[in-house]
Amino acid sequence: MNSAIRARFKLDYSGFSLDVDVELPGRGVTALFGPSGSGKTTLLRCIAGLERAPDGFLQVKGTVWQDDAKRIFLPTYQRPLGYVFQEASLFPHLDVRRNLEYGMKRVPASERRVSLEQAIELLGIGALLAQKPDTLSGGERQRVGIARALSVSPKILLMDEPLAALDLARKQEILPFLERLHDELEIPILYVSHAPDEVARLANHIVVMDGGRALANGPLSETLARLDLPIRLGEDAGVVIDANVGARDEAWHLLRADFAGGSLWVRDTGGAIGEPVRVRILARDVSLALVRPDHTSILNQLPGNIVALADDAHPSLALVRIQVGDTPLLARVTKLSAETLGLAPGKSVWVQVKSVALMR
Ligand SMILES: Nc1ncnc2c1ncn2[C@@H]1O[C@H](COP(=O)(O)OP(=O)(O)OP(=O)(O)O)[C@@H](O)[C@H]1O
Repeated sequence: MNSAIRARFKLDYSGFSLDVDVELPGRGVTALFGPSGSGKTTLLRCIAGLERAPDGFLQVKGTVWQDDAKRIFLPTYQRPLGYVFQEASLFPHLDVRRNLEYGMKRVPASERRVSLEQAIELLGIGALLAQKPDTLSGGERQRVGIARALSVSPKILLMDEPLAALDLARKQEILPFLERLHDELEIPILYVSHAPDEVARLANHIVVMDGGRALANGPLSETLARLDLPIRLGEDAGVVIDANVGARDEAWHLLRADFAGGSLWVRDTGGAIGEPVRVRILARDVSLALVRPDHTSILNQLPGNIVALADDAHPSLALVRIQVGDTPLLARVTKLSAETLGLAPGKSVWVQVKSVALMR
């Protein structure tokens, strides 16, 4: 796949080794997700050429950036990439516009694919151009940092926990800009995050890292629904479903989100009919019944089939994977209930969804 990213790195530090061989999509947001010390930043640094893995191989959208077998290793400054860290490192003596122009000037005019105006507009920083970095809020500074990373017209954008240093309000302020980035630019983003809610909101693809290895590498919805991964998300276990607005119930302020195999009613936050929406359903908000529940306040009830059961983090609990049409869901139930109801692969159940979060 010429448009994709292929990364193969082995690196040994005392007490830690990175050993990955992954093919990643050449568009959209790929989350690098995993516990602290699992090697997410090291992988990103290898891709940036900041760390040199011997015998490494890296191809980004048809161009080889590293192939040690052929003695190819582009130094970082020759790699068309943008790197966004937890805290934006802007030049303190330059105003916002000059900070952006600095990046822009590194790229010959013929290779510019992101204009200054486009970066400014995408990150909503038009009003900040004359300000110096120390007069910006944390969220504003990070938006400028992202715009600067874009100003080099990167072929790939590497983001290492770009929101981790921000409080919830500032995170909420930046997330819509990040969504626009991947909706409007053809630049693949590798996004390191610890935060399942960020991953659920932004990613299309996920690499689950543990102990320097990529345990899983696949489309987000499919991978989140896997029961065989040793990394469990605990309270955050659940699925993400990409749906479309199918109908609106104005009287009750509800939207119907239609997905492959079913539909869910969610709060109406204003999407137009046909527009894509993403919903997240946590396993703890899903319960199962053998017959269609009656006299219940739960609006969303879907018929499905059990695919598999697995132990959950606590010995009293099980995670159940249910197929609803073409879409997998996860439910967390007690093992006692699973036993009492005779839950087993192949069994038909009614899935009750107590709460659906509209991610975008
Ligand atoms: N230059 C280095 N020399 C020796 N060990 C290193 C070096 N860089 C990273 N490590 C080790 O490699 C391991 C992986 O670190 P890395 O920063 O990639 O993890 P991470 O998944 O990004 O973690 P976090 O989420 O905490 O940022 C850690 O145990 C770290 O101590």
